[in-house]
Order: sequence, then C-alpha cells, then structure tokens
Amino acid sequence: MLSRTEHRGVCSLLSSVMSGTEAHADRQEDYRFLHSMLMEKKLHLLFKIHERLKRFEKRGPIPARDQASTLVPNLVDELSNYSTVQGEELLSLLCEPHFKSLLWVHDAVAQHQFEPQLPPLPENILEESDDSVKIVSLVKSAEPLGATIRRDCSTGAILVARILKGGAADKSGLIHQGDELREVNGVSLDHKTPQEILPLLASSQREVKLKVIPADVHTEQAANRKHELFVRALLDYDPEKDPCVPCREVALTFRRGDVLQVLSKEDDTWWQARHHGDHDSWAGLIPSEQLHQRRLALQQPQALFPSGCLQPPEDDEVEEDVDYGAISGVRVAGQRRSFRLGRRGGHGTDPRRRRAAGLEGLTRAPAYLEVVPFRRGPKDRPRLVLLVGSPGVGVSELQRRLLVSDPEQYGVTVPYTSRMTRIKEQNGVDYYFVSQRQFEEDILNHRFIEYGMYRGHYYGTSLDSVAEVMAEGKMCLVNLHPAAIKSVYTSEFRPYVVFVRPPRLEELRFTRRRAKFICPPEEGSGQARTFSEEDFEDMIVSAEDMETEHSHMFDKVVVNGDLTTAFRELRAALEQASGPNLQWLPAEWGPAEWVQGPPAEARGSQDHVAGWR
Ligand SMILES: Nc1ncnc2c1ncn2[C@@H]1O[C@H](COP(=O)(O)OP(=O)(O)OP(=O)(O)O)[C@@H](O)[C@H]1O
Repeated sequence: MLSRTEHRGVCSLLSSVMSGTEAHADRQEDYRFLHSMLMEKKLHLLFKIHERLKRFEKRGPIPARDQASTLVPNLVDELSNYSTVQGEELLSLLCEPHFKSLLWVHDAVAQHQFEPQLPPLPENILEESDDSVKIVSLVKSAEPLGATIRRDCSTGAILVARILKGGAADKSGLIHQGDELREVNGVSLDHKTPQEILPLLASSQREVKLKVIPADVHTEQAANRKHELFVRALLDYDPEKDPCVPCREVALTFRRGDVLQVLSKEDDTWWQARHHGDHDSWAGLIPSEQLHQRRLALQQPQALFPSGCLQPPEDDEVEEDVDYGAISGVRVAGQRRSFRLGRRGGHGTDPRRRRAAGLEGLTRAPAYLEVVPFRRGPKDRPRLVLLVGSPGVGVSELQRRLLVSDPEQYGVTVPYTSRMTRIKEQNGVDYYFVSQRQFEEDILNHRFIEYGMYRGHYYGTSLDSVAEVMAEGKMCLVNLHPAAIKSVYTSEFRPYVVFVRPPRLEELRFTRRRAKFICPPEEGSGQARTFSEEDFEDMIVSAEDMETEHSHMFDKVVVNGDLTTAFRELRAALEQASGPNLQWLPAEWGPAEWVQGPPAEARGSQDHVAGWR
C-alpha cells in the first residue's frame, strides 16, 4: 500500500496532468475516461512497485569477494589451533557438505557463472542465416522482368548480372545487381544452369516468388574473399639454396605448380604465405614478385637488347599433309601432322637465331600467377586443351593417342585452307576450303588462333572450328606454338595448357632410336627421316626457350621420355581438368559469365542469358 504522503504526492501529480489535458480534451467523455484511468488505484500501486524496484536495484548486494570457498582451508587450519567450543563448532560447520555447497553456489553467482554457455557460432553462419535471405514476390505482367542472370564460376551461385533500367525488376526496387538467387517459386536452384532456370521463371503465371540473398551480404563475403589472395608458383623455391632469405627457419619451400595463399604483402621483398589448404600451419616467407624480378634483372645486365634482333619470319610456314589415318589405321578428321605454324623460324623462336642474337633468357618470367578457384559444373563446356612443345617432341603423337583412346571425349578442329580441294577431299572433313579473299577477311577479323602460308596458300586454325568441337561437349585438342596461346587465353575458352618437354639427351637418343619424323619440306621434301643429333639439340634448346618465355601459362608439363608413361600422365591430367574437382584459373580471366553454348554466342553477349520473361 502507498503511504499517505506518497499517495497524496501521486494524486497531486496526476491531478496536475489532468488539469493540463483538460484544455485539450474535446469531449466530456474523453476527459472522464482519462480521469478514471489515471486515478485508478491499481495504477498508483504499479507506480509504487516500480519505485521500490528502482530503490532495490540501487542497493543491490555486491559480493565481498567472488571466491569465498578458497577461504575455508585457511580458516580450518587456524581454527584447529584453538580448542574452544565455539571454534570447534565453527570448524564442524565449515566442514559440512551443505556449507561447502553453499559457498560454491555463492562463488558461482558472484562470478556470474549462472549464465548459459552457448555453443560456438557455426563458421558458415553468414551463408545460412535466415536474416540474410529475403523472399521477393514479383507480380508478372505482359512486359519482361528485365534482368539477366549468370553463374558465378568459383561458387556456383546464380547471380543477378544486370537489371535493365525501367524494367519490372527495376521498378519493383526489390532485386539488385549481384543478388544471389536461391529459389524460384520454391524450386531450389542448386546445381542448376541459367538455361534451366529461365523456363522456371517463364512458367510462372501471375507472380514469381524468389528467395534471394541480397548483394550487400555478397559484397561483404566477396570483400572477405578479396583478402584471400591465391597464387600459383611458377618456379621451385628452396630456402636452403637461397643465401638472401632473412630467416631460413620460417621460409616456405614450394614447387612449381603449388597453389599458395598469400597472407601478407606488406613487406615489398618477402611476402608471407602458406600452401593452399594447409590451415594449421603458420605463414612462411616467400620471395616477393618484386624481389624475383630484381634478381632476374641482376642476372641479365644485357637486357637492353638492340631493336630489330627479332625479325619476323619471311613466310609463316605450314607443313602439311600426312594423314594419320594412313599411319594409325584410325581416321580422324582434321588430324594433320605438323599443323603447327611458324614452328621453324616463326615467332622468333629459332634457338640458333636467338642464341646468335644473344636473346636467350631475356624474358622476365613472373614468379607467381594470381589464380582463383573454379569448379566445373556438370553442364559447363569442357576446357580447351592446348598442346605445345618443340618440333618433333611428340605433341602430334600424344594428341593422336588421345583421340584414338576416347573419340567421345576428345576432338580436333578441321583446319581452314585457301587452296583448291584435291580428289577425295571433303569440305568440312579434311579442311574447310575457303577463297583467299575470305581467308584474308577472316584474318582481319581475328578469327584464327594461328595461320600461315605455304606454297602460296593460307592454312589456319579458326576460333569457329574450336567452338564447333567444344559445342559437341568434347575437349578440343589444339596443337600450336606457345606464342599463339595468348589469343585464346581468356575465360571464354578457359584453356588448359600442356607443355610437352623432351627428356634429357641420353633418354631422347634412346627412346627415339627407331622413331622417324617428317622433316620440313625445305629440308627434305616432306620425307620421313630419323632424328639427327642436331634435331635433338634443337628440340632441347627450343623447349628451354619456350619454357622461359611462356611457362607462366602452362598448367601441366609432361616429359615425353617413355611414350606410354607420358601418355598416361597426360590423360590423367586431362581427366582432372574435365572433372568437377577444384581447379585454379588465372585471376585475370575474371568471372566467366557463360555456362553453355559455343563461344561464338558467348562473344555476342556477356550475360549470355537474356532477360527473364
Ligand atoms: N616418347 C616417344 N618415344 C619414341 N618416339 C616418339 C615419342 N614421342 C614421339 N615419338 C615419335 O617421334 C616422331 C615425331 O613425333 P611427332 O610427330 O608427334 O612430333 P611433333 O611434336 O608433332 O613435332 P612436329 O610438329 O614438328 O611434327 C614420331 O615418329 C613419333 O612417333
């Protein structure tokens, strides 16, 4: 109950509230309602309870110490020295289990140990949290929804690629570029391609219900991922052999091809990194790219070479024309021996010319290539396979074996030529026969990966024929000079580059003792002949040059010593490259927006999936 004074105080306060509101109450009944409510006894009691609680809160008990139980052993020791009745009684009290429990509870409360222990938050809370998911319902009208979608290659997520201004999605203001789509009308989009999603959107009658993870959540995740910098090592590094490493014990050993996660680039000279997937270990020191380049520069004081040393070949030459069907008994369209352009003398790679010009090792190959993770979806086109190697090393032989081993999995392009059709040759099977004018137009339109001229006729490998093979779902094998890799080194083709390296000289002599190759026409009218010592030397020097200049683009190096072993290794690597396992693609390719369909289509439209309807 309120004391008299308190009651009076509350009453006078409420009366003054009433007199203050009187002027503003329009109707009598409003005033009476307010009066009865404010003068209600229960309300006054609530005021009183509130005040008492407030006072109690201020005087709340504070424990004198939060570990009272630790005093007991000392006290028991002391009391054992006094043999008084009170002392003994206190001693037996202190030793009582109930009393001990009481002190234990006291300590627990004093230390606030009564609060529940929550389990740790799962790591993927951001991805799974319901808070980050929103349900959007768009009402369909005759007009298209006005957005495009794409599949993020590294995560497999379906993202809104573009919102068209003024379209239904734009007007709704509910969907934004970068939003991730999880469901359409209750159907999960997991493992679905944009092509499979379009019919889902189109089949919705009056409204489309979307489960969406907003872009800001994504940008946050992307920002987190941005800190994850991965590089592929392009050289072997052994700190034991590096006299400059500041602290050998904390330096990281790695091999060419290893994927490293760079954790710090703060120091210009020594970065901190660890092997990908090795989350338990500490970061180790690795030489920075700048340091690597400085070291290369010191090794190459003659780097300022005179211009004009590298003269373009007079005529990019094509060697043709032995059909493998005749050799292997398996006829494979487009498989032409030595259809590698500018092999000899082309691209400034003739080892003798380079050595004479003092150009060896002038290229400053990078130490690392920035890479991003990629998992091939079930409906993704296979990667383009580029096979490169020095003349005669066995690229065509390995390619032929791949084609014979699995014609469903591997395919080759049909080359283009401007020469006349010969008897028994079929257009689109042996070659695509086009006019010289057409060929030159295609050159100007950059439609060839490689092209060259032989005896007054053009020959070339066109992007369209690569697209054709890829559209069949086959891994397209292209045998080319490494200088031409750049023309297809894009997210459109995602090339997997295999470098076929010759073995050491002794093994080369031993393994090729019975091998014959078709020598270039200028040397022997296209006749088959055995390898000479000079051929072996050329092969090795040319391979070294290729590696120095282009190895940063090689995904796999296969040493072609024993042919069976080399073939087995190549095939295993290509199976990896065509599977759903984790692969690493150059970061410069950026996110690939296409999923299916020939590259020609992809070139036409970046988003490759048109507007939703
Ligand atoms: N590992 C090997 N052991 C023995 N012989 C081999 C091996 N690899 C290739 N050969 C043989 O060497 C010869 C040349 O090989 P291939 O035609 O494949 O060379 P290439 O790399 O395509 O060069 P080019 O384009 O100059 O012809 C062929 O007779 C081939 O059978």
